[in-house]
Amino acid sequence: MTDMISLEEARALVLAQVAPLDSEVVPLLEVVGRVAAADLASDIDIAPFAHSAMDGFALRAAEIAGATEDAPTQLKVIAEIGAGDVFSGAIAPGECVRIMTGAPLPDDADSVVKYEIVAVVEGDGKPGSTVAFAAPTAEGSNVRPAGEEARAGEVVVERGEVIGAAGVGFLASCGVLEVPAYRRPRVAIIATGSELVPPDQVPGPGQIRNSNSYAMAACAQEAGAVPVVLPIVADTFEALRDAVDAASRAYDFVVTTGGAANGDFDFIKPVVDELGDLLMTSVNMRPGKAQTFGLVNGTPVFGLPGNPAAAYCGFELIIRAALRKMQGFAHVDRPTVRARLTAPVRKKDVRRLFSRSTLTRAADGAFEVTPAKNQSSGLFGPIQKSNCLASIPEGPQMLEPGDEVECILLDVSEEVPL
Ligand SMILES: Nc1nc2c(c(=O)[nH]1)N[C@H]1C(S)=C(S)[C@@H](COP(=O)(O)OP(=O)(O)OC[C@H]3O[C@@H](n4cnc5c(N)ncnc54)[C@H](O)[C@@H]3O)O[C@H]1N2
Ligand code: MOO
Repeated sequence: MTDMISLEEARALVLAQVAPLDSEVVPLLEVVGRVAAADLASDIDIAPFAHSAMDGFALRAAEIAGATEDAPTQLKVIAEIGAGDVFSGAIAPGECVRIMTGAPLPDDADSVVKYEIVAVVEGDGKPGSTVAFAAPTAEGSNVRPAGEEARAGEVVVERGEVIGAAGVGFLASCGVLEVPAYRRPRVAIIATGSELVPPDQVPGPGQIRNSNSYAMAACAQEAGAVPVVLPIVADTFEALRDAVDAASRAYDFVVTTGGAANGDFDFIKPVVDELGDLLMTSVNMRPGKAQTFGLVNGTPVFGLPGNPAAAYCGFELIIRAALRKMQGFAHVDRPTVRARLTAPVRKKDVRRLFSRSTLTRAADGAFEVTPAKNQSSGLFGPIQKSNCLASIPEGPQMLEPGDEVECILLDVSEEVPL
């Protein structure tokens, strides 16, 4: 396939060539944000024992079933237990146990009444005191039962679940300290261009700093992948061929920038074609028409355009989805919202425009979207100031303020359905 295809076709084509990677065992403290590659079970009941949810008095609810404000029921406090203590004695009729939050419920108690509604009749409320209850309580009140969250052996996190911070805590309580998670793809980033110098150099005549490799590495990182920035490659077929061939053997995914169009020094298409299978050469979008994709040595190779905004949009709209799929994420579509334009958009180009834009809330609560003034394909700055890509449909468009467009949210996870 070497014709211009739609973004949807391009995404489908690339996604069809990638699958979740193998899994690796990740220490619990490093697993947040990763996808579980196996069902994970608890080794104990969670909670391990029935315990008090309040500081108060543990008793049998039946003891105070007849309590009223006018005729409170008095009980003797026979012991005090805090979290970590275990009371293994008996509670006789007319008795209760002073209990702290988290302490195991005594075998003879079935409920807990919190301090605030218990009157101390004699003593200080500690063992030896007498306390009075002015109302009944339900059996099980203020008790967190054993196994409330999970039973020993029960699956607590399923394969495919994204492990969040709470999940890390849950797994800690379940004794799961090493978590099988889908591996993060190692992504080789190769900038091509004889004009490029590393950013720590001041460019000479005709030269520019290689900013794409840095942005693409950051995009890969944001997608959960592990970027490796390889040396800049000069604009020759042989240099790019050798670099892509080597990278495709050593990494899970190869991203190049530049040399993706039809200029005299644009070599990614012939390189992929010679080394492997060339599957895509251009996408009906702006910025980012010149996008090459294929397989080399079985590894996905994606040739992004050199123009910084074009490279960014290609990564965000296509590569990111592939890298997430490789990590086992089930959702690969960024959330979108419809928003009213605050300014006119005039477009002659037939390609779908992804306008670097800022989404805000209007006074009436509706979303509004303001396109960045400079939509040049050559600039990162307007994207840095934006938070969405407003999708302006294919074909010439004369959109007015108030017209609604679809906006792809850049800072919101694919896991959030909007
Ligand atoms: N005759 C035509 N010329 C161009 C077309 C076209 O349809 N017909 N399309 C234009 C569009 S749109 C784009 S996008 C670019 C894509 O071309 P390349 O992928 O071959 O990009 P380069 O020519 O290598 O570079 C374009 C531009 O970006 C700068 N660049 C490249 N690499 C980096 C980097 N690592 N960091 C920062 N900037 C980079 C480069 O210096 C150029 O200014 O083609 C248009 N031409
Ligand atoms: O790919 Mo170019 O705009 O489409 O920058």
